[in-house]
Amino acid sequence: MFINNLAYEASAGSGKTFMLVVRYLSLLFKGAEPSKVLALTFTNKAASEMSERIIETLEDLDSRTELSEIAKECGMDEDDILAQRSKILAEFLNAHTKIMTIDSFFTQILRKFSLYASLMPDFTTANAQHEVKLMSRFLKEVSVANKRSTLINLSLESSKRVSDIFALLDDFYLKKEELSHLKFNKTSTKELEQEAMEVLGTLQSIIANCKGASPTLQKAVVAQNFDELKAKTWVYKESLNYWVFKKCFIPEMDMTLQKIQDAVKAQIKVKEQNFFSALNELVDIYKKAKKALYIDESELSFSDVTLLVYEILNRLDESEFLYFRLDATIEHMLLDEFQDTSVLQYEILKPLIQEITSGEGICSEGSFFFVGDVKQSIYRFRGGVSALFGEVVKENRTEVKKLVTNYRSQKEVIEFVNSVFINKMKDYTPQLVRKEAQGGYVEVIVNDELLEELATQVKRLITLGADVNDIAILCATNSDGQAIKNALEEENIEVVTETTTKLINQRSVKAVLEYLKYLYFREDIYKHNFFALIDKDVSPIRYVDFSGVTLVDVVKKCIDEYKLFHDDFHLIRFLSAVANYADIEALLFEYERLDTSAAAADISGVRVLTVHKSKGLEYEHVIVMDRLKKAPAARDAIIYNYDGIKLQNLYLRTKNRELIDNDYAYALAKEKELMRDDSLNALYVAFTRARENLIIIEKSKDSTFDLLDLQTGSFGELRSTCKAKSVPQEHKKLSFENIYYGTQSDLLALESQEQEDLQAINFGIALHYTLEMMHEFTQEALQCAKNMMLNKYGFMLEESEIDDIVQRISRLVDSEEFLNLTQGTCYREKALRYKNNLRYLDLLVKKDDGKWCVIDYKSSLKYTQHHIKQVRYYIKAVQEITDEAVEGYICYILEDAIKTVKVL
Ligand SMILES: Nc1ncnc2c1ncn2[C@@H]1O[C@H](COP(=O)(O)OP(=O)(O)OP(=O)(O)O)[C@@H](O)[C@H]1O
Repeated sequence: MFINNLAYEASAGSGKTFMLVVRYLSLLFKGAEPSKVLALTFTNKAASEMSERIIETLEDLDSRTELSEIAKECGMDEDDILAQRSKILAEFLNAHTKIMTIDSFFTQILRKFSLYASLMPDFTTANAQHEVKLMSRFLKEVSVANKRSTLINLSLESSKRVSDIFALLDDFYLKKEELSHLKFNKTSTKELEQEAMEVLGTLQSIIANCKGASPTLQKAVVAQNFDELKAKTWVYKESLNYWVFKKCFIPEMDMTLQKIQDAVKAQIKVKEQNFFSALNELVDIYKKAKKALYIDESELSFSDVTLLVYEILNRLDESEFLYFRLDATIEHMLLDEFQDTSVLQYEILKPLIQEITSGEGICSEGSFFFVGDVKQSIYRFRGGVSALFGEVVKENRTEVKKLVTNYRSQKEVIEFVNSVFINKMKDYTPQLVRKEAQGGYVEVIVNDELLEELATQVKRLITLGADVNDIAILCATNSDGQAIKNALEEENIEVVTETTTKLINQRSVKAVLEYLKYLYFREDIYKHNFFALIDKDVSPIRYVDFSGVTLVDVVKKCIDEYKLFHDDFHLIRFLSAVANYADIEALLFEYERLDTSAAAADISGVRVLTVHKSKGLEYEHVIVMDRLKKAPAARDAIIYNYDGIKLQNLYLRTKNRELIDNDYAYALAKEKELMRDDSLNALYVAFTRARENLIIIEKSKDSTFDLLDLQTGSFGELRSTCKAKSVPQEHKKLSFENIYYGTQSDLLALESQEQEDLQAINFGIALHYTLEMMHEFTQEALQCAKNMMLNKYGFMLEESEIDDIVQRISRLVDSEEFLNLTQGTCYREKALRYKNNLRYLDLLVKKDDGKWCVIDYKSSLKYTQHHIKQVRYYIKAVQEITDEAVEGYICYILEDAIKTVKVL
């Protein structure tokens, strides 16, 4: 029976993702339109794997175990399902499906409402904002707002560097909504400090009246000021009836101790409030700096996107929000890895979920489905709160089902995992073993020569016949991964890391990207790169008018025309990835973040990855490595104390405070427990990736595995079930439809296709880059910019060319005419979007008289007519966008002169 509002909370390998695919397909077989089913995953990799799994399942449905599950879900006959298979597959392939990460979904919403956030819809996204730029912007804003002393005091009071304060500000910025119910008061600590010092006076006189007081004791009660008193160990004891105090002890001493403790506790509290209040004041400035930066650069981090979407959705009135929902036409929602969803992400999805589950409005037939495993929640640092799963179940009255059988691993692995975690994790339910999975092997090895042991184990597996591609090494950090890679490569073992497996790093995909860049940016360097990557001589490439064709068609045309597809599956993956980009800009500005992996069959080597990255994956043989270095002590300055999913309060971590402040002690203990849970969960994720063999390599001291109390030894028999080597399949040549490329109407399409030599192109790029890096047109700025240019392009330029660039620009900054033109606010390499084209203006000046001035740099007098056309196009574009007066100039920066030409 189909349950509209359903969740699976189940252990690793029990088939949650399997059920997600079954659910998705069941919806399609029940008549849902693929474009109305929103399936959200945590990573891009998971999203693309899900699409692939749906296609594969539909293709081989008659022999798949999913068939009976789908039939059950839909209440239909298997034959009826199979009869519809081709139709459903065709619909799926042709539909604008919505299988994506939560971040991409929010980015789409923000593009729709970007104007509410003063953003252009073509902003790009990145994992994080540029930290150095942000910091300098923030410091400037702090000065402007006259808050320098607040920042300095904050830094001094907490003995933290400004960069650490910066991290705290970012925390506050991200949790602003969750913190909004808390008030922080600024008060003075003076009275409390005085009070404590007075009580100390009482204690001192008691000691002075005690004949047996030793010199140590007399010294112990001396403090010049409150800070010295606060640093005394005895202040944090339960009673003074100990150590050197013992001899003089009278009950009155404990009364004074209690008073001192109360004052210290209260003083810490006041300081903490002052600290949070200052942080709160600065966070608004931090937010302002962030906003200015992302508006300027048109680049947002995913957390900015999430916050903005949250803010905008809260600001919109009901009708507008309804419009968004109608427009989005989401009737069914499926969520994977729900345990790692952050509270804020859930807050954004909540109205949609509620509409879907209410059975009213536009979604009377809607459904909601999510899967997760609280034991695998490892993203607390990103705002994940494991209690969210239960809360959402309660809030939406979701039916929760369990899956009890492990479909991934062999018996020895399952039983080992059960035995290790049953007494360590709350409510751990042992998993059941399938009848046909009675093998497997687990070994725990202790050896301080971790890398040597690792090489031995990898060789052991390979000798047994294991395919290198089926071996995964899971480690704690990226830098451990790098060390492991180096060590194995020294032993001539092929290694694949996250970087090598990225689709965009495959040669054929790189080639197509260069081709697209050439079509878009019209810089010859990309054409040269393209032909170099496909091993062909450079020849002219016909331009494409992107308004007349789809991006997928352009890529297909490229693959076809240059015969790039031999048996290269990377390109197939790339084609399906391309289909997810709205347009050429979205692809070119976002592709670096595409973390789709390359077609596995075409990449060979032992997989090395961090435990965090291994979530959701499975491998035949898994080796889990201890940390190569000692784990850093996790000491976040702020302790956030949650009750369920609600942030109750927060504490500033202060030494010894737990000894005199019960609330703080409780929060600290809770935090320690959560940190322990994080580590435990990460180990659980690591161990449960193995299908057949699991090897754990542990060090004898300070081991990550200490909290598991593992026993060395082995279980089962180490074998490698030799899989039949896959026979290379015959690939039919793909047939591409002919496509219409439109007319070359754009002025720029007339650009000469004459070939310039590569050196000249590099020279031009380096010259432009130096100019772009000059924050003002002076000789000093030129020296700075020259260094930046050398860092980036120095390796490909001759000495004489470097001198030439410097001389030319030096002459430029001495040119009266040029300096006159640049009086005003200068925008370098300003992006300009006009008639569906994106161009970069070398220099755009908002002159002091209010006029705009477009300046285009050229390093030679070749193609003069064409340059004029180009600048006319820019003038027209700026005029139409601003509705203000615009002038345009070409500035020829020649070897022996500067020539400025006004374009009419
Ligand atoms: N009902 C089933 N019948 C056959 N195979 C199954 C079934 N359920 C899952 N599997 C297989 O078992 C393996 C693990 O399943 P899946 O990846 O869905 O587990 P999961 O619960 O999502 O795991 P994790 O929590 O580790 O991500 C996969 O190879 C999957 O194809």
